[in-house]
Amino acid sequence: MEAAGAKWGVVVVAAGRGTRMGTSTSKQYLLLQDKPILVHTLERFQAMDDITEVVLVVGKEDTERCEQFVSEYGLHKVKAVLAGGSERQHSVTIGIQALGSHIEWAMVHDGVRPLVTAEAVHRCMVKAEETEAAVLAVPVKDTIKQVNEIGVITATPDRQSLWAIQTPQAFRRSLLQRALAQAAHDQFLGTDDAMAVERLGVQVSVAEGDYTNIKITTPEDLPYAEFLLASRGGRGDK
Ligand SMILES: Nc1ccn([C@@H]2O[C@H](COP(=O)(O)OP(=O)(O)OP(=O)(O)O)[C@@H](O)[C@H]2O)c(=O)n1
Ligand SMILES: C[C@](O)(CO)[C@H](O)COP(=O)(O)O
Repeated sequence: MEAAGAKWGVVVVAAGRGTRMGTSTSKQYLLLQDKPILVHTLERFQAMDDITEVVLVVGKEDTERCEQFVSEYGLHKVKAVLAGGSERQHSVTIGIQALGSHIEWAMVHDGVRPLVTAEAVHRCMVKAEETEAAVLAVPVKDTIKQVNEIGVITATPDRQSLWAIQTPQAFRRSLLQRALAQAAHDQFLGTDDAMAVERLGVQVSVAEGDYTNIKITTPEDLPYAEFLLASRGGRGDK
């Protein structure tokens, strides 16, 4: 499957602190099979022919080491390594603005989702080119409850309509930039990129994700990611 030959740029956001991981080293720099998690992620996009350029957004104290990764691992699609903001949405905004002016379509991807496959990325790109805005997602497997502050269940949403949202999230670049500008103006902070677009009243579609496209968030995610990588013969893209 191929996206229609449009010019795609990717913003990889990796400026978070990884507080839920609880390690002294920020989780994006922890090693998976002897390589930083963030490098695995960047290699996924480096290998994809229809990705024109990548902007990498990292902590301001990490720009130098990431520039070194770019040259050490031959990540020549990375056009800029920039310091991010205090919230994910701020980091995304900084990254989107730095994509080349010829880039019409933009994806945002978490630096800590190293196991995304090229097939899934393509599904997201194709869906976005059809609909203007698309995100990868998988149906939730558990029953999800709403629980109040004293630990009592208040609602059980119908599982049929619940999806766990992943990245990449893909958009016509001008739409995402408009959405982020409006969100900033309204002091709205979302936990993903689609939220900024949804609040403009624009429909965001879902493209089929993979359960293995995990976001490395807490310590038990690390051995699982190692296992998944090993089961792909050390390559993240299969
Ligand atoms: N100010 C921020 C916050 C997050 N991120 C990035 O957004 C992605 C998803 O965020 P998450 O997993 O929540 O990462 P952290 O914010 O680092 O984790 P935590 O919430 O546990 O501190 C990560 O790649 C993270 O580096 C970012 O670029 N800028
Ligand atoms: C964008 C995201 O990865 C979609 O699942 C997620 O919302 C990031 O949220 P976090 O709170 O920054 O982990």
